[in-house]
Amino acid sequence: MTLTVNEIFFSIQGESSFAGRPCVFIRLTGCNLRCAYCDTRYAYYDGVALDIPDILQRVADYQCPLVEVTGGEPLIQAETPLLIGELIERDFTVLLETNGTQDISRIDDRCIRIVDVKCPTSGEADKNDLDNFDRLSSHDEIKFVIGNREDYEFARTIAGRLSGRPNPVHFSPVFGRLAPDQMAAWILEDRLNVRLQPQLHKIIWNPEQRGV
Ligand SMILES: C[S@@+](CC[C@H](N)C(=O)[O-])C[C@H]1O[C@@H](n2cnc3c(N)ncnc32)[C@H](O)[C@@H]1O
Ligand SMILES: Nc1nc2[nH]cc(C(=O)O)c2c(=O)[nH]1
Ligand code: SF4
Ligand SMILES: [Mg+2]
Repeated sequence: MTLTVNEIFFSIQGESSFAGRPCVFIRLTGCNLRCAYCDTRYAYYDGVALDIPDILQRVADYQCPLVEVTGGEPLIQAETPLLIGELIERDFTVLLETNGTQDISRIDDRCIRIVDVKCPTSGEADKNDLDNFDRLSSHDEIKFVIGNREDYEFARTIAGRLSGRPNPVHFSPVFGRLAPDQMAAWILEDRLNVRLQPQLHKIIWNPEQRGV
């Protein structure tokens, strides 16, 4: 009953509607995708086996009520639903960052599930499980990571179909590839009711730094 863990760290949440809040991150090892822009390739293979009580103790040591389970792709490990359930039982607010290819209904719906819908420049857009849209609770979040105009139009089309559900939909520029002011201009021109969400931690710290 172990999970393979790449890193556990305490930082400022840089993404989602929780951006800006202190948060403990549990980064699980392994991913089923290879997004062209991925900033976390070091999590594809490296990790150590930890059992759930050990992970819970490490998280508790930070004395922070907000926890995010990420990766890699957290939902490819069998024990992840159990870990999230145990965190929720201990009254943590739990965020899950997932790549949109896995069925999110296996996860306790008290967890805030942040579903990334892969766009064309990721090279993985054909892997999206769009049935996840029917599995969302009102507190779950959808994000699009956008690398160019084609990605923007792809995201605009899908976000339009969601017609405001769930609130909010995030549009995040691929760091270093699409300038935030360019995406801002497109959003304003189209009067899109979405949230422009640059990765906050890459503004606070060196964007190459790990563990933040
Ligand atoms: C490293 S992934 C881990 C969780 C999961 N595998 C996923 O893709 O959602 C966390 C988030 O970082 C985003 N991301 C990765 N590389 C990025 C980059 N270069 N610029 C902006 N966002 C990036 C991903 O799209 C995802 O939303
Ligand atoms: N500060 C910070 N916030 C984050 N939010 C989501 C992250 C991720 O890699 O999933 C992340 C991350 O790597 N760092
Ligand atoms: S799904 Fe997430 S972790 Fe996997 S390659 Fe894409 S961005 Fe990286
Ligand atoms: Mg990250």
